Amino acid sequence: MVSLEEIIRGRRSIGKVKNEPVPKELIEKMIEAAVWAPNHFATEPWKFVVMTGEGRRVLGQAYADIAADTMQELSEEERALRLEKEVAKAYRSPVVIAAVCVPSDAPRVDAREELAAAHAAVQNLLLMAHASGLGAVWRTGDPAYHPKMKAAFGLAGREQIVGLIYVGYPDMQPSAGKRVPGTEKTAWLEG
Ligand SMILES: Cc1cc2nc3c(=O)[nH]c(=O)nc-3n(C[C@H](O)[C@H](O)[C@H](O)COP(=O)(O)O)c2cc1C
Repeated sequence: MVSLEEIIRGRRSIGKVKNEPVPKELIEKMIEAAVWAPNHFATEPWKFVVMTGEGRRVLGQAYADIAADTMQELSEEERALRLEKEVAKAYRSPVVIAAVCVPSDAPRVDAREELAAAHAAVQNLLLMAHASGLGAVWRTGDPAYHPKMKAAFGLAGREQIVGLIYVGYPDMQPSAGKRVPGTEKTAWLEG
């Protein structure tokens, strides 16, 4: 049995995965882990959009639509090539999960904490992916926060994407993880 510590320390961002389908049960297990993240006032401020196959076109088209706004100087040919590359980004893994923060409007709820909870949910998702033998990477970048991306997923109001999680069976050997030890990041205030 792999320990929790090994799972946490062994998880790496896996940007290159095989073009092999991932069983639905494993994706559901990841999302089930995600929804057990801590959240203040029990708002459960998240939802997930799982894209596979041609379902990924929604994301690819959004990448292309966003990039199209910056292509005024390109020739028709260059433009077509670039747009194709943008669409292809969504196809880098067999499964892409858009993790969305759905902040509660309830009184006393702090929007910062809603985001914090959604981010914690993504970490759970990543850890369960790793524990299930899958590789995953949490991607964002400007397009993830673009109004056109929100529109592509039909997000309303203060809903926002907090991560595009690319998932599949690993097709790379990640380099060893490296972190400054926790002891060097800690101040103890003791009596
Ligand atoms: C909020 C957030 C956004 C991220 N966005 C990207 C991204 O757009 N592209 C990418 O390759 N990695 C992205 N990452 C992954 C980090 O680059 C990665 O976690 C970091 O390099 C540490 O490597 P590790 O995950 O293997 O420990 C993101 C991570 C977080 C927490």
